[in-house]
Amino acid sequence: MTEIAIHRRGLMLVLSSPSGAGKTTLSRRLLDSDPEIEMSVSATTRKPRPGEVEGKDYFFLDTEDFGIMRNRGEFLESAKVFGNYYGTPKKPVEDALARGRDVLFDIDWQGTQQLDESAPEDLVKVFILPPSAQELEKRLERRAQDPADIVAARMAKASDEISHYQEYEYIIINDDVDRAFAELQAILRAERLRRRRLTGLSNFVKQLREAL
Ligand SMILES: Nc1ncnc2c1ncn2[C@@H]1O[C@H](COP(=O)(O)OP(=O)(O)OP(=O)(O)O)[C@@H](O)[C@H]1O
Ligand SMILES: Nc1nc2c(ncn2[C@@H]2O[C@H](COP(=O)(O)O)[C@@H](O)[C@H]2O)c(=O)[nH]1
Repeated sequence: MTEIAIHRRGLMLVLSSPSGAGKTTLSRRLLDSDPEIEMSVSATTRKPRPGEVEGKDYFFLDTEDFGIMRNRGEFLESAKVFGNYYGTPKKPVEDALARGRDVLFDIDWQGTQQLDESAPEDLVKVFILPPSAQELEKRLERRAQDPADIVAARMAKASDEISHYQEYEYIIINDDVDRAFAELQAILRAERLRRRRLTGLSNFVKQLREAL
């Protein structure tokens, strides 16, 4: 059998949503089921939640170290969210893309706008909506990892976050998590087949046509 020399450039899959809509849940499932994608682990000045692991969930930094990294240009994007700083370390993302891997981002709309300016061709933007306001609040409470005042502050910001949904190409309503996950997989599967991501395609088609 002849070898087909078509390869794919890695893509950057962004998930954004109001806090508690399900980005982390969907991200974990995707990472567990898909060996071609890896997570961009953000840096943050937020304190770790119970169970969160340094270097896996976040790189937990103090404000000074975060500022040093930002001033050195070590973030692809960064933003202040709910009173804390968050940023995407540049090098691991660039290394993963260079190895032809896809990278998954759990970031807010401000970070998505910044990535859209620097790498629009590689970006796939998905916004996750909760099925209702009541369900969003229940999820934030049930997660039981943040004190009541933080849950209230996140609920108060949810409407502002949602106002950015039109900046995203895909919308998933995370009512049933299995269905939402299947939709996310379908988006990724289709985006991987985009013509512009396929390197070696024109040579392959040329050879194919010459043989016809
Ligand atoms: N479809 C769903 N049905 C019921 N519960 C869900 C569903 N999806 C996620 N959850 C639960 O909702 C809570 C919040 O989900 P998750 O932590 O994934 O949200 P998030 O968008 O990552 O939030 P944040 O932006 O604050 O990090 C978790 O306890 C999770 O188990
Ligand atoms: N712009 C960025 N936003 C980020 C990044 N990492 C996480 N986030 C967003 O912050 C909020 C809160 O997250 P939480 O873990 O404290 O609940 C959420 O919307 C995340 O998507 C980042 O690197 N840049």
